[in-house]
Amino acid sequence: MFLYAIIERFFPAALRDTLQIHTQKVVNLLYPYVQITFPEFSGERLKRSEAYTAIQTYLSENSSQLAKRLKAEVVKDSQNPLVLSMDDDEEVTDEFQGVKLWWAASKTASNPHAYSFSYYSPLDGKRYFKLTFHKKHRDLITVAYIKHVLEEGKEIALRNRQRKLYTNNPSSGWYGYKQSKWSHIVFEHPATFETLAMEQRKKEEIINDLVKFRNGKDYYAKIGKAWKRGYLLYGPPGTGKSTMIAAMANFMNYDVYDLELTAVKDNTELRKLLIETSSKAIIVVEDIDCSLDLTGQRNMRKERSEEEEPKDPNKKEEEESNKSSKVTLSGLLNFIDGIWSACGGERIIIFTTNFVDKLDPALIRTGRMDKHIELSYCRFEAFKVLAKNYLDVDSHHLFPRISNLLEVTNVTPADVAENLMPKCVNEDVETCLLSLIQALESEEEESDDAGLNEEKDKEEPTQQQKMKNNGHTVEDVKGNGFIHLSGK
Ligand SMILES: Nc1ncnc2c1ncn2[C@@H]1O[C@H](COP(=O)(O)OP(=O)(O)OP(=O)(O)O)[C@@H](O)[C@H]1O
Ligand SMILES: [Mg+2]
Repeated sequence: MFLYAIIERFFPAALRDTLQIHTQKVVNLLYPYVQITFPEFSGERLKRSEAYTAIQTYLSENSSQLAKRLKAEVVKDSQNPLVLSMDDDEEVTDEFQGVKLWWAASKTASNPHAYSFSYYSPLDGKRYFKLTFHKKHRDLITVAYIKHVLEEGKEIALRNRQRKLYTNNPSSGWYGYKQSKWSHIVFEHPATFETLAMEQRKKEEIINDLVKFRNGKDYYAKIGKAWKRGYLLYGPPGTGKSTMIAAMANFMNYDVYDLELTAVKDNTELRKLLIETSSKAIIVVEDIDCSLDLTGQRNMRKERSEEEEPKDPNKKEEEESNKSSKVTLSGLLNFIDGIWSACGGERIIIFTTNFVDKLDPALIRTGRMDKHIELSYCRFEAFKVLAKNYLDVDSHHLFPRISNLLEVTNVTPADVAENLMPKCVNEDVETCLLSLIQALESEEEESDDAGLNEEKDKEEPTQQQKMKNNGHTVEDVKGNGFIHLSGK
């Protein structure tokens, strides 16, 4: 560079260009290194270069340990908003497949007189990263290493990002000032697979399935399938379907798109919404059976109820607004396998329902909903997880009694959890467990009564026969389960 300065200063303009070319040739001969620069802004629109950002992220993982002078930047939407990267004129080394290379952060000299459209100060020179390596490794670096850095940088940014929970806006708001199809808030659900109450074996099966999916990029490419997986979660209310979705999102480090189908006007809108989802996302349709008239049975039921019941004006309004959604079963199926496949990147789709039998088999067949997961009533193994979560106990002398009761009652994990929550500040473990036992016992009694009632119903013709015979009425006394015969 010193040579160029001398040429600039002492030689006439006519000679300068020729001299500079020859000097460069000599330098190239003596200097066996190749340099590549990555400017921060590229193109006419002064857009921040994706490569620069990825390199910065990649280097911030290593350079924050190696560089002596660091620069702190507040990065939006990151889990850790303060990111440390190497300061201007700092240099760090990196190694790739045994080859050593150097990264330097630099800044061109600023030109205070230049007029700039950039909202960055014109006094601030243009930043760039400079990569230096020996020319004999040119192929390795330009092909494999740079690709590795860019991919790794993006991966780190995704890992460190603040995850979001998106909900779809009604299409009437799409064309307004904001034009956004999805609204989002920060996703901060604390559920994890450790805190999820369910059989350990089942839990491990789901975790393994997720891990296989996450690592399956090449596999999916090889078999020619879109990198997506569908889960159907079904079970009674309060058994942990929504909790499991949160646990899955936390485990996979994915964003969640909560798709409210009743707010989607038609199949075209559904497609537009989908296209705007990002990679590494879970798309959730909760209570799929209630979202739309997607099943034959549902249509039939509705028609029947229309014939039978006089319309409540409020209900009518609600139904009318539901009717305004024209998303069809085939639209939804296309959404799952057609358009969906066109979107690159890993995506999981989850449907939840309380009534799996009501769903159209086409919607949940393997390939669309690859894995069907039943979430069921709380048994002892699941209870132990809740006891650990809520009371921090692994064992207790009341556990065997609870285990027996859980075998004969159908209570949801949500009910168990509610009973395990201390009702006042000083409530101890024993009191909480006793309150659960009490709740389970009354549930057991109720189900016994219900069982008895059912049997009574079956026997009813004989009782009625008896009644006819001797002129008595039959009365079921709820609570003790006795059948009274009382005179008229
Ligand atoms: N399996 C579970 N493990 C841990 N907590 C659970 C579990 N099931 C339910 N809970 C607790 O009960 C509450 C309700 O559970 P959740 O919302 O996940 O049920 P759901 O199956 O989605 O119900 P719904 O069908 O009504 O949507 C949760 O906030 C959680 O605290
Ligand atoms: Mg739910």
